[in-house]
Amino acid sequence: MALSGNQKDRGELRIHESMDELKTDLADYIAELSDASVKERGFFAIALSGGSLIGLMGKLCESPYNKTVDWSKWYIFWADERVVAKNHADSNYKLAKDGLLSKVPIVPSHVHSINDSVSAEEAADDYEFVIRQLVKTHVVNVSEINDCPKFDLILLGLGPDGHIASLFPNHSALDEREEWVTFITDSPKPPPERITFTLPVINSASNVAVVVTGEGKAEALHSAIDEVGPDDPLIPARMVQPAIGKLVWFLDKQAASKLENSNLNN
Ligand SMILES: O=C(O)[C@H](O)[C@@H](O)[C@H](O)[C@H](O)COP(=O)(O)O
Repeated sequence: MALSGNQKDRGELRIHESMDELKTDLADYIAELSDASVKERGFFAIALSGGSLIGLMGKLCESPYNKTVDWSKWYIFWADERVVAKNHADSNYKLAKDGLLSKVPIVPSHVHSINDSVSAEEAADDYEFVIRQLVKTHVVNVSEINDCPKFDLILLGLGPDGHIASLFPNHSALDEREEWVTFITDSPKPPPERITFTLPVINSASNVAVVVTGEGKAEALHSAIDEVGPDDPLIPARMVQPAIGKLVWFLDKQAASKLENSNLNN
């Protein structure tokens, strides 16, 4: 059984005993949100990230989810993407295609990957334009409190430096308030050129889930969740604060090992 609880203002923490338990809980969570969105709006607009996340979503390709999820209503986006060709080993699109999208009956025209034949700046502009069209046609919902898209679910990983999507510590992209999608050309994690959702978009989603495993993330997770002092660095993951939506952290025991409140009794 996973330990589950709420950490003041930092959302729901789900700490899992094993990787298998985490994967099942994550698949159940995504399948339930998909059902609820399809029932309510007729669409499920989900944004993926790169890294270990896709592997951890693997159970969705298996029974019962592969048969019970209404894949025809899924619209796929990326919270961040590396600006490389779609068939490049570094591409987040390729990672998701190989590990998930090719194994379930997603409608190809519902998969919104970036334009990989232009510069990072143009790719970010193009991607925002595509999302704007889909907001107009209600495939992507719109926030009640600003003009941002309101994705049904944004899935994020966490870097050991505290980055989420391609929003890295102390980077000016963290200050972007106007654009929905921005670009960077100096990512500290290779490859250097990336596009990324901005914080206003991430924080306008109906649901944000951050999936974090392994001891190497324990310190960053502590800074993202526990009370920090005024002199402690404000890492990007701590800026994930959905205005109205729900925030859930899917953790294993190793990632959660430095949390102050690992018994989750508050
Ligand atoms: O394109 C990327 O680099 C990813 O989107 C990135 O933000 C990732 O999610 C984190 O670095 C966590 O990656 P791991 O889960 O593999 O550690």
